[in-house]
Amino acid sequence: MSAPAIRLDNLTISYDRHPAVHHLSGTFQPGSLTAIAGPNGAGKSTLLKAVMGELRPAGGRVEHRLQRTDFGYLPQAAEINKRFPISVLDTVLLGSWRSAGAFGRVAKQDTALARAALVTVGLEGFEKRHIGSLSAGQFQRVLFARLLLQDARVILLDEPFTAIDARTTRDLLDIVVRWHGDGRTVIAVLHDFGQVKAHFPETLLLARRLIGWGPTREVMSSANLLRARAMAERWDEDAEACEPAA
Ligand SMILES: Nc1ncnc2c1ncn2[C@@H]1O[C@H](COP(=O)(O)OP(=O)(O)OP(=O)(O)O)[C@@H](O)[C@H]1O
Repeated sequence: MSAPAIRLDNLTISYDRHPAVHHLSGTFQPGSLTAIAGPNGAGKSTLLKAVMGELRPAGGRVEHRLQRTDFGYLPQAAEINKRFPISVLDTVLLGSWRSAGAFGRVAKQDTALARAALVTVGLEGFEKRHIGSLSAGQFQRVLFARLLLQDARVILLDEPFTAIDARTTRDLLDIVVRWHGDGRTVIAVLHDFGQVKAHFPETLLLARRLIGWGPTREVMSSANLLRARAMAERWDEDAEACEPAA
């Protein structure tokens, strides 16, 4: 299971002509495990959405030889409606679109795989529970089970461990490390620098512009973190053009 490289070439992404990510270039190497770090509003979620093709660049390009279906995506918790009337098992089965039969029939094999994924994330016995009745950590485990079933070549995680307790974070980090070991490309937006330094070999530090991208120890230097903070303090939310580089 290896994924091809994903190359960003002078990428700019805007909302209503206001650039959120400016002139970003670099490469996610095949099978790399990368943290995206940076202050609030730095464009991290925006970048993930552009990488998988959900947002179109205002300038530059995202280059890869992947289909939309090669991407597995875990959105920020705030973007998910847990009130949707669906069971835990059916939520996990949403990851099995690839092998679902005609007219949405779910193969027996997929149900078995979904049950196995729930065991892997520590939720055996939760199959019939309504997702609205789950704690934040249990729900995050369900979403990881769905990604396990999806079996994607590139996995994009947006703040996967925010508001999640230490034990659940450890369990889910184990799954991330396993995905990396399989040769998948994994990219995760993270705010916890300790987690970044302990588990992510590569880091892309973003403050709308690229501050650094490469080995985590080099990128997460005090000088770079100060620079990211200083850039965040200068942001003009209403700017319609890219501000000059620092
Ligand atoms: N749908 C949208 N419409 C308009 N502006 C948006 C939209 N989504 C994000 N933005 C703006 O783009 C900028 C970058 O937002 P983004 O969510 O990518 O940042 P982030 O680095 O993920 O932040 P956080 O750490 O707070 O989650 C922010 O100024 C935000 O207000």
